[in-house]
Amino acid sequence: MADFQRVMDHAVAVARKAGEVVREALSDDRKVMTKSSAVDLVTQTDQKVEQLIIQSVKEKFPKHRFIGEESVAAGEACILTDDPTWIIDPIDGTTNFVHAFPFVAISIGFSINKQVEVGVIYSCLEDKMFTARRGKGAFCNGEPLQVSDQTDIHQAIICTEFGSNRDPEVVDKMFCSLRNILSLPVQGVRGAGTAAINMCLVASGCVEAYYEIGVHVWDFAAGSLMVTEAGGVLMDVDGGELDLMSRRIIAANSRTIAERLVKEIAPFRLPRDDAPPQKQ
Ligand SMILES: O=P(O)(O)O[C@H]1[C@H](O)[C@@H](O)[C@H](O)[C@@H](O)[C@@H]1O
Ligand SMILES: [Mg+2]
Ligand SMILES: [Mg+2]
Repeated sequence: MADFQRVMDHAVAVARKAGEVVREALSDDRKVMTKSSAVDLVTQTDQKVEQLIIQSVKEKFPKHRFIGEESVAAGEACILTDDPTWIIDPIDGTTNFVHAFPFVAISIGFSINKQVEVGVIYSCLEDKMFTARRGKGAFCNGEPLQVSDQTDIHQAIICTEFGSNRDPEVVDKMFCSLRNILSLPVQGVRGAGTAAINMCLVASGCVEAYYEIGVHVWDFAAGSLMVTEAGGVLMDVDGGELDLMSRRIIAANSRTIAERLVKEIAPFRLPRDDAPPQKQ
């Protein structure tokens, strides 16, 4: 049985160290590369930070497994087992990082038996350390977090992101959902440019919900626990149970708001995170 406090303490320490690397890299020129599309960006800092985190964890927890965004991009399988697993997004908000747009996070989730037990998200340009352990609450810089108590969708702010998929039919579906939700009306639609920070905004009570189709398990593993430990709920965009590998999520302050969004979101499916690699 892993010592979850020891895991949390290490995740906080390495996230803070990674945040220093990210802040320093902001003053250098950032060599930008692309992955699944011309707007799916990655930098050497993403790769350097992921290796820093993984190497540090291997020294302390040699038997643990990893799902890292950039390791998967380099060809490693994205398979979640019952084993103790660190689910790492070294820079969530890479496009923001490239543009020095001030919302950039290191997101570290830890799961056992396919259940997230520890979540750490360091918003490193705001110097906000978000932490959660299952059953023990969610915190920002040590202060407890609580979701909003607003259940009227017409008085809500909703967060979403448009991802990096620019296929016309996907863009049409995303805009259909956005139009439906905006026209309810809701008081606002926002996007920090990072799933992890959007979920911290839900946990902090600043917005009522975040939804996205196209997001990956490393984007939201830590944030999923932040939201539930702050009193929120998680759901698939079709109202079913959240599936960590499905690339679809609603994270909301309440079932009322979540279920209202289900009625407005035009659902579609993308290849799962654990789908076998597509033959080139
Ligand atoms: O910045 P990364 O880690 O790539 O994650 C973001 C992803 O690139 C975007 O496509 C999503 O819309 C965001 O929610 C992710 O945070
Ligand atoms: Mg990400
Ligand atoms: Mg990333």
